Amino acid sequence: MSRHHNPPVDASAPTLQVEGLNVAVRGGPALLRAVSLTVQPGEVRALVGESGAGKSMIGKAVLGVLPRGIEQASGSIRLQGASLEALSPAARRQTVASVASLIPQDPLTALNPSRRIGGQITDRLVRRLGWSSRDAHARALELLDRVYIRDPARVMAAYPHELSGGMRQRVLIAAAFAPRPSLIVADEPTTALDVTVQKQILQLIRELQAETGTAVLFVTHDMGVVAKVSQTVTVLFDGKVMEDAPTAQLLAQPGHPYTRALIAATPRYTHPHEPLRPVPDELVARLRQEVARGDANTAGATRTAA
Ligand SMILES: Nc1ncnc2c1ncn2[C@@H]1O[C@H](COP(=O)(O)OP(=O)(O)OP(=O)(O)O)[C@@H](O)[C@H]1O
Repeated sequence: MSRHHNPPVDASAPTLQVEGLNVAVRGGPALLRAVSLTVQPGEVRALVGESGAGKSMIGKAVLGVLPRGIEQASGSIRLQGASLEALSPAARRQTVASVASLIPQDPLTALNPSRRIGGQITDRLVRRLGWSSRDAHARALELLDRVYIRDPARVMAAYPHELSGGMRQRVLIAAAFAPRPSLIVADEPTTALDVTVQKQILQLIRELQAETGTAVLFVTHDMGVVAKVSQTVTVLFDGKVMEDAPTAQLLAQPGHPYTRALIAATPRYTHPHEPLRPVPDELVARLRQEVARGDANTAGATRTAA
């Protein structure tokens, strides 16, 4: 199926390159502040931080699905070297669709309850990426089998409510990998699942990633997940990058007090009875002030330059 390869791209370029990304509520507060990060081909980069840090917002900006009223104020997003801001909305959608896939947080809301599973996997392949129905159907069956769904043909004909939460997430993983994307944005893909199922789903994503060499931006609040899945990690607080390092180095020698606090707040399965220390309120308050001051400085610098 060589004709289904992605469009011509700069092979030497990073899969994803975000530079100085500012995202804000229109006429309102900043949600992302000068965020920069890179995902190289085949790299799994974790994006970690507490609730509200803006992790999902980065994924949404990359995929071009920012919520209404929220906009990219400045900065650039490049997918395989193509600058998304330079493209028309239609060309941008097409580029994103052919390069990147999403594994969403909540497998229930991500699937249309009134449509059969098969069509929900093949639609994007056929309508957006120009596959024949036959190839798309075969690919969907192949992927459902690959994510350990026992009777793929039956599941293709089923409706979402006929499947368990874990099965639905397997379906969405199959759908994400089906077009052979170069990048997958996995947005807390295990958070909505039972603990026992979480492990299997994490393992499945790791297997498919290793097998296909797909680059992944893995959004999580859990340092334990960071340790398991990623080679590199970006730590986000209040819309700003606090630290960016190889995962092993970050876990062994966290450079930023916030990273240390996040690690201390994470249960270690090797030390199940260890008391956990939540991220201290004083640290959060101090960092919020610093981040806000940074904004003021940046605004000042822009004014001076202008
Ligand atoms: N539709 C919206 N309108 C305005 N603000 C929003 C909207 N959606 C999210 N936000 C705000 O944007 C910020 C970042 O949200 P985001 O969902 O990216 O955080 P997150 O780090 O992914 O957290 P979580 O783990 O809870 O999903 C938060 O302060 C949130 O309140």
